[in-house]
Formats: sequence, C-alpha cells, structure tokens
Amino acid sequence: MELESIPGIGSKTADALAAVDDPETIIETGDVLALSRVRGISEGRAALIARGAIRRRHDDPGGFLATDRAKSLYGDALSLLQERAVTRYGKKRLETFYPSGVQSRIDEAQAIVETAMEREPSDAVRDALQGVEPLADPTGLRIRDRCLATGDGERYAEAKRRYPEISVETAEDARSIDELARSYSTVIVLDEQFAGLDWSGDVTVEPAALDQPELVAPERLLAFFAVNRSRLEAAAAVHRITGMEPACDLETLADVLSRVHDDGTIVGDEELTRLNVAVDDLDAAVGTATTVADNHLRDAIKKQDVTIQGQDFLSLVEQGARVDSLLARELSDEYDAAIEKARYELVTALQLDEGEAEFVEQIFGGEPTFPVTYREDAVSRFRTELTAERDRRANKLKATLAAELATLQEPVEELVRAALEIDVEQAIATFARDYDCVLPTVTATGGFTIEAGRSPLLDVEFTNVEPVDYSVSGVTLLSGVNSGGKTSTLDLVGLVVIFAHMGMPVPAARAEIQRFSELHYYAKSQGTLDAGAFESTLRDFGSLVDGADGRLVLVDELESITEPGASAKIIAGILEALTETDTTAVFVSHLAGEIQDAAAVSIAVDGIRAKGLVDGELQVDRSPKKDHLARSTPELIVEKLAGEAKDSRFYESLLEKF
Ligand SMILES: Nc1ncnc2c1ncn2[C@@H]1O[C@H](COP(=O)(O)OP(=O)(O)OP(=O)(O)O)[C@@H](O)[C@H]1O
Repeated sequence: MELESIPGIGSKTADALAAVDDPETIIETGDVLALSRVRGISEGRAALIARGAIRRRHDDPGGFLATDRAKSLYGDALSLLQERAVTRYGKKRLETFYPSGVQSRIDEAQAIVETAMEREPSDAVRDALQGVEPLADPTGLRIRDRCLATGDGERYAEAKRRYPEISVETAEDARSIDELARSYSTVIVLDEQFAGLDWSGDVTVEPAALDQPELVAPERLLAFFAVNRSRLEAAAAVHRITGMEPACDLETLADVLSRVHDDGTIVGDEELTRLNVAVDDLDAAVGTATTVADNHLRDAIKKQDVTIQGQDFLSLVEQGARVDSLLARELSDEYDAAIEKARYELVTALQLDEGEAEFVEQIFGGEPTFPVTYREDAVSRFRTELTAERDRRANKLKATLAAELATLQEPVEELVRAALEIDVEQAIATFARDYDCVLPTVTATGGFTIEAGRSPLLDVEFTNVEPVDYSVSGVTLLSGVNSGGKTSTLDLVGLVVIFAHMGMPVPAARAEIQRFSELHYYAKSQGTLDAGAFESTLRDFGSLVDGADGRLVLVDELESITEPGASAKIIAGILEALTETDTTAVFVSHLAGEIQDAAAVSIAVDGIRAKGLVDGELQVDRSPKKDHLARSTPELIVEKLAGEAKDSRFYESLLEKF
C-alpha cells in the first residue's frame, strides 16, 4: 500500500509508519490507539489518519461539511461529545466520527453507537478512567552487559531495529565470539552454525532470539510494566467496575506488577535479598569477624601463662622466629578457636550456605597471627563468586518474570484498549442521556423530519428549551417574527443532520433524516457586503445551483447582504434554480412574501408564529407551521396598538398596509 496516498499521511508520517510492524492493518482498521503509539504521530494526527482510512474503506469522497458555518457546527457537535470523554485518547477517538454522506459508514458508526447507548454511565468508571492512557514504551533503556552477535548483514540490521537497547556485534567466526565473551557477561549468538560449540564465557546460540524479547531483553518487559503500572491498574479498575470481561486475569496482572519496582528492577525473593546483602556487607562482615577473633585471642593471651624453656627460647630467637611461631606453638588451640569464631561470625552474619562457607575457610586460615589477619585475595574471590551468584539469581528471576510478562503483553494492550473504548462509549451514552437523544432513521430521500428537537447549543438552560417539530422536503422559505427562533431552528436542523451523518444519536424525540451528500449552511452576514464580497457570495450560490445532487442547503437571512429590493429578486432566482435540482433547502428570510412574489415558480413558505404579545413579550410557537407566511413583529405591534388606542384610525390604516 502506498502510505502517502492516504489522506493525512505526509512523507514524514509515512516514514514513521514504515518502521512499525504491519502499518497497513493499523491504517486499514483506523486503529487510533496503534497509530498514536507510532513514534512521531500525535493523537491528533492519529485521529486524522484513522479518519482518512475510514473514508478510504467506505469510498467516501468527504467534503460533507461544505461551508464554514457547517464546519463550525460540526465543531460544536464534536465538543458536546468530547467534553463528556475523560481521556485524551477518548476525545481524539471521537474525532473519527465525522459526518459522512456514505450509507455504509453511517451504518458502521450507528452500530458502534447503538452498543454505546446501552451503557449505563457511572461516576466510578469516570474516576477510574482518569488514570487510563495508551500504554507507553519505556525510553532510555540501555542494557550494557549483553550483546547480540551475528555474521549475517540482514540479521544484523534486523537485530539493531528490534533491540535498540542492546549492542549488536558482527562475529563471523568462533574466535570473535570468544572475544566478545570477554567484553560482555552474556553473548547471544543469532547464527545457527555456531550451535554445539564450547565457549569459555556465557555464550548462548539462539537463532530464534529476535522473536524472544523475554530472552534477549527481559529488562524491556520489566520496564514496560513498570512504566505503565498506573495505567494498567486504572484499566483493570475500569474492568472491575463495569464487570466487563478482561483480556487477562486481573489477579495475575496485580501479582506481576507487585514483582516489578518502579525503576524496572525486580522486587526479588528472599534468596536474592540475602545475596544482595551479602555482596554489599561482605567487607564490613569480614572486619567484624576479624575483630571477634582478635578479641578471643586477646582474652586467651591475657589468661595464659606462657612458659618456655630457655634453650627453646634461644633457638627460636636464633632462628629469627616471631611471635607467630610462639602462638602456633603455645596457643594453637586458642588460635583455632578464634578462627572458628571468626568463620562462624561471618557465616551467620551473611547467612551463607554450605558452598559459600567453603570460601570462608580460605578467608580465615593460614599461618596464625596476632592481631588476626584474613586473606584479601580470598575475600576478593568470594566477592566475585557472590556477585556472580547474585546476578545469576537476579537473571533467573528476571527471565521467569519476563516470560510471564511476555504472555501478558498483548492482553494488557487489549485491556487498556477496551478501557479507552469504554470512555468513548460512555461519552456517547452520557451525551445521549443528557440531551434525551434518539438514534435517527437515515433514509434515501424525503428531506428531514424532526420531532421535538431541542438544540443543546441555545443560550437557554436545556431544560427550558422548547421542543421544535420541523419537517422539510424540497425547497422552502422560513418566515417568522423577530427572535422567534428562525436561526435557532436552522442550527437545530444543521446539528441534527450532522449528528445523524456521524452515526450519532440526535437531541429529538424522533428523527428521520435523508442521507445528504453535502451540508451547505450559510450564516447570516453581519450587515451589507461591499461590491467585492457581494460578488463572491453570488459566485458561491452560482456554484451551489450547479453542484451535486442530494444536498441540504440552509441559508440565514441572505437578504442582509444587500438592499432589500435586490435581495428578494436574487433569493427568488436562487430558489427557482434550486427547485430544479434534487436539493433540500431552508432559506430563513424576513422577505418571504416579496421573494414568493418575485419567483417564477411557486415556493413553499413555513412560518414561526407569534401567538400574541403578553406584557409586551412575544409568545411564540417555536415549531414552524407548514405553508404559512408568519406575520412580522411590526405587524403584530401595530395590531396591538390598533386594538388598544382610543382613536385607532391611524393604526388601522397602518395595519391595512400589511
Ligand atoms: N426552541 C427554543 N426554546 C427556547 N428558547 C428559544 C428557542 N428558540 C429560540 N429561543 C430563544 O429565542 C432567541 C432568539 O432566537 P433566534 O435568534 O433563533 O431568533 P430569530 O427568529 O432568528 O431572530 P431574528 O429575527 O432576530 O433573526 C434565542 O436566543 C433563544 O433565547
């Protein structure tokens, strides 16, 4: 697959993707999580690429949101969902739900949404989700005591790619492997032809090592679990609270996590702790043991009457004998007892086993001396032995744990993925509940029908939003009193249509929405346009009437772009042209009557009616009445004055003009 052919993938991203296993599947499935884990791809870009992949899979040309206002309304719709997601991932994942004009994509999204809407949102889950994030790869890991060795160029490159934390060395013959064994504690040879040979150091021939990170770099697995501990615990909590089947046994996960320190080292067992202490305390313990022996010998000497024949003394002195030989001769039993005490002290202080105790014999032994001395070289040999024993133990534990962790690695990825998906589902479910939403029916034709739609974007509390029924098929003018809710109705229609095309539920009691190819929503312009801007707006509408079939066009008070007389003619012309096409359109206008008069064909007009004025306040029926030209606010006020004034002739004459 040519990665750069996918919308959202440039050359840099393509390079980053080429470095991971199976980028095609990740892209094909629009896997935001896997994409966001590719080095150099942010979650935002991951969502963009995933959306591109979804579009490609559904052969979706895109471009549903055809105008700025349509795009900003989608931004509002998305925010309503995103603000209900807890995790950053959840918010980004929601961006893969985009309004599409392709039925298969809408069906796919609706299937996900339908499951989501069955979810019962809960604060406990929300709290647990706070800690869930996509799993991170540990950084800065460097393993220095081990190397991989191969004589094969390709294998060398592959080893370098898969194990950046380990040195990979070229070794074409047994001699160079032996040399490597002198520089590294462990050499893992990747080439089969060296199997069965004898080596002087710790060399293993493991042709399958490239696929066995638990063998080559158990530290990586340990670090992975250490780095992700809190995310994994949070993901486990989400599963526990929701009762969702986890991808791995949660007790096993808790157990392995308890065996890794935060710095990626193993917690270890009693034996490893003993060996660690023995290595660290060896010097101090030897010193203490020596003192114990000295004290014993000093006491013994103090108590002892040493008698020596004059002849013996003379011959000893003549032979140059020192006090040692006197000790050996006269206090040999006491010296042996002192050495025994020293050995016992060292063995018990460091909790040494039988094999290790043999080294102790060599440390304290040899010629008797006072003060008692020990053999430095024997201590040094013992230290080397203890350190090796400790490392063997640590490596064994590491390997055992890493083998367990290796089997858990995929399941925990799945565990976190499932928890993150719960965030997405819960956000959708919460949105649906907060705004009493239903899943709309998406139809092939018929315009739109919205029953009891309530826009969450109004500047009034949602509980105070009056439900609106509105249904349009074909091209319609929407008239109505000032502040009656015409713009709000267009917003509601736009929002419901966008949600429906995202596969999302809509804030209404029932909705039947035609699958539109594009949404063109033109907001009211702020004042009249200068000649240039007016010309470019006309060009927009020129291309609109020539455009694709199956569009929804929402236009708010286009008359404000120029003077009223010209506006009515222009709008009439646009509507005439649109009636020739397969377009659903709602044009909000205060000039509905004039436009109807100017149009050569009959144009339907709906109206948002004032039920009357109560205490100077307009009482409005928010649901547009079909085929009804609403009376304007000025007309209503003149009518009110005509009814109230003592001499009402002036107002009545005004009223006749409407
Ligand atoms: N369905 C509704 N429920 C409650 N309040 C609403 C509803 N629709 C509109 N309103 C209120 O009416 C106000 C005016 O609405 P809107 O701007 O849509 O009217 P309009 O008919 O477009 O006005 P104008 O004629 O000035 O363009 C809104 O700001 C909102 O406070």
